[in-house]
Amino acid sequence: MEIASLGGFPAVQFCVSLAPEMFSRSVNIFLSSSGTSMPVIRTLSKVAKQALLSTPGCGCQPLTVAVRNISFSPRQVTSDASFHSVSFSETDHPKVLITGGLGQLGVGLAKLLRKRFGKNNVILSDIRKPPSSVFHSGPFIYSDILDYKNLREIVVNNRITWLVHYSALLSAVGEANVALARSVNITGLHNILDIAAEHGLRLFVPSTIGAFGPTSPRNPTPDLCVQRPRTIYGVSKVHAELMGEYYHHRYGLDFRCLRYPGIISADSMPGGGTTDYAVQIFHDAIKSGKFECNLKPDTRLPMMYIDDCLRATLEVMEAPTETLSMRTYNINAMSFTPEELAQELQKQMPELEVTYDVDHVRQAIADSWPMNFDDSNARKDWGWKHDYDLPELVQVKFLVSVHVSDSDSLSAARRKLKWSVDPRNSAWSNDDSKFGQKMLERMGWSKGKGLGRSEQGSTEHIKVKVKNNNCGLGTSASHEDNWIAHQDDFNELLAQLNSCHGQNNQLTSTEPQPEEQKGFSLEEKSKTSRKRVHYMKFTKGKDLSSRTETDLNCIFGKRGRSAREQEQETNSSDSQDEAEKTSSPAPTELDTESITKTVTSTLSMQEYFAQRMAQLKKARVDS
Ligand SMILES: NC(=O)c1ccc[n+]([C@@H]2O[C@H](COP(=O)([O-])OP(=O)(O)OC[C@H]3O[C@@H](n4cnc5c(N)ncnc54)[C@H](O)[C@@H]3O)[C@@H](O)[C@H]2O)c1
Ligand SMILES: C[C@@H](O)[C@H](N)C(=O)O
Repeated sequence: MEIASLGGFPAVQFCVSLAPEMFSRSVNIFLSSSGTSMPVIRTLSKVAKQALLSTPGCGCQPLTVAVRNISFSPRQVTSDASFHSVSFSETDHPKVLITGGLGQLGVGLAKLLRKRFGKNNVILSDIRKPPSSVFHSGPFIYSDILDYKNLREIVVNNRITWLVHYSALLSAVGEANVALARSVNITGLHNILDIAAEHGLRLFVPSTIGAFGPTSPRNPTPDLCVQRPRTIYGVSKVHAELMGEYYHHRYGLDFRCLRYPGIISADSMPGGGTTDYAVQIFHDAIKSGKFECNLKPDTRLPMMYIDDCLRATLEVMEAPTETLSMRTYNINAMSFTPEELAQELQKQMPELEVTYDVDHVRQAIADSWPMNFDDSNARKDWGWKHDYDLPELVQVKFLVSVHVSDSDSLSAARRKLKWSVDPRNSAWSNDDSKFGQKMLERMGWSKGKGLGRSEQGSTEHIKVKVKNNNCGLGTSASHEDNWIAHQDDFNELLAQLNSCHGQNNQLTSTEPQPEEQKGFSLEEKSKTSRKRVHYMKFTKGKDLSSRTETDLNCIFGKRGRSAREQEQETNSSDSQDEAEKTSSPAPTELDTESITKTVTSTLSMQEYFAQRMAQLKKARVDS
C-alpha cells in the first residue's frame, strides 16, 4: 500500500499484482482531508477481496482494474464505482448530463427529461453558445468532451448519475473533416467511457444506421450482422458500440445504446448528416414552395420522427437491467424515399416543386446504408413501439408549430410560426363549390379572368402570406435577404474590376482594345450611380487634377506662401513662365519627390516644434 498526495487530497493507492502476465490492478480512492479512515479501510479490503476473487477475462463478472494505467492516474475505474460516485437509487430522480446538447436532438431530449425528472436535474452541455431561449429554459454548462478534466469536474460537482452522450460529427460533416471526426467521435468517446465507468454512471450513446456498410444485409438490417461501414462516422459508431459493450462486460459499466434511423425534427435543424434532406424539405416547402433534394428520388432510408426517438431513449434508459438481453438495439419506425416523402407532402401542398441535384458524397453514403431496420429485439425486450408513420409525420409537421430559424437553428433567436394545412389557400381556389366562387360566376366571372368591370383586377385568389417580423402591415422592405443583394452587387463590381485590371487584361494588354471594350471606369460608374454622394465623396475626392495649388499644398503638407510672396513671385517670374511651361510638367502631373520634404534632425518632436514656434513668433515680431 502506498500513500500519495494529489492536489491537497491524500490519495491511497492499493495495488494487487495477480500474476506476472497480468497487468497490475490498482484502485485509487480519494479522501477529503476531513474524511475518516475506517470506511476507506473497509472499502480497501472489499476491493482487495473482489480483485483477488475475480478472474480477468472471464467475461462474466465485472473486473476491478485500472482502465488506462498501471501507476497513479486520475483515469481509473473501480467495479465498486458507487463508492466514490453518487449512488442512484430507483426512487431518486437521476441527475442527467447531456453532451453535445445544442444539436438537433439534445434540446428536445432535455425538454422531455426535465418534464420527467425536474428542470434542475437535467444539464445540457456543448461547446457552442446556447440561444437565450435554451439558456433560460434550464441548466446549461460549457463542456468540451475532449477536455477530460473539465468533464470529470462537471460530473463530480453536479453529482451526475446519467450521461447521455450526443456530441459527434455526423456522416457528411465527418467525411469532410476526418481528423476532427476521429478526435470528437473516438477520443471524445474514450473520455466519456472512462468517466462513466469511474463514477458509476448509466451511459447512453446513440449509434446509427450508419454503423452498417455495403456488405451488411440492407432490407431489413438485423441487430447482429456484418458491420463494415465506409465512413469515419460509421467506423466511430461501431467503435462506440463495441467499446461500450466491452466496458459493460469488463467493468460493469451500465452502457445502453440505440441505433437511431435518420431523425426528423420539428423545430431544430440537422447537423450535417446524409438524412438531413428529410428535415430540410419541410422548411423549404413552407418557406418557398420549392425543394432541391441532394439524394436520388429512389434512395430508401430508415427514418423516425423525433418524438419517437426521444421517447425510445428515455424508455431504454429506464428499462430494468434484466429486460435488456443486449446493450445495442436497432429501433425503427418508417422507411421512405425522397420521392415518397415529396408525394406525401404534396397531398398537403400540391404546389410543392421538388427537383434533384445529387450530392455524390451523400449519395454514396446513403447507398451503403440500410434501407430498412429490423428492430424486433427492442420490441420484444423492452416493449419498443413507434407512434409515427409517414402520413402522421407529414401531418404533424404541418399541424404543429414550426420554429423557423434564420441560418443556424441555435445561433439565432427562433421565431414561431403557426402553419395551417393549406398555407397557399389552394383548397379554396380548387373548390368550385365555394360560395365566393359561385357568386362571382353568377356575376360573369370565370376562372383565369381578372376581377373588376373590365377584368383589370387580380386573376389569382388571395394567398396566405406569413408575417414573420415586427414591421407594420404592408411594409415591403426586406432585410432578410439584403446581404444576398449586397453580395450580388459586390460580385458584379469584382467582375468589372477583374475585366478591367485582371488577368485577361494583362494577357492581352499588348493588343489594341476595341472602342467598346474600354473597360470599367469607376468615375463613369459612380457618376451614373443614383447615389451621387458616392461620386462626390469617393471618386471626385480622389481626382487631384481639379484641385488648386493651395489645396494640393494642404493635402501634401507643403508650406503655403503668403499673398505678398505669391504676388512678388508672379511679377518676377512672369517673363520666365512661358519658357518653363514648355519644359516643366503640368501642374496635374505631380512630382511627389519634389513635394515630399524629408527632414533629418537630432531633436525630439517636442523640441522641434518648440523651435519652429519660436522662429515663427520672431518672424512675426520682426515683420
Ligand atoms: N440526428 C440524426 O438523424 C441522428 C441519427 C442517428 C444517430 N444520431 C446521433 O445522435 C447524436 C446527436 O445527434 P444530433 O443530430 O443532435 O447531432 P448534431 O450534429 O446536431 O449535434 C452534435 C453536437 O455536438 C457538439 N459538439 C461537437 N464537438 C464537440 C465537442 N468537442 N465537445 C462537446 N460537444 C461537441 C456540437 O456543437 C453539436 O451541438 C449524435 O451522436 C448522432 O450521431 C443522430
Ligand atoms: C443517420 C444519422 O446518423 C445522421 N442523420 C446522418 O445522416 O449522418
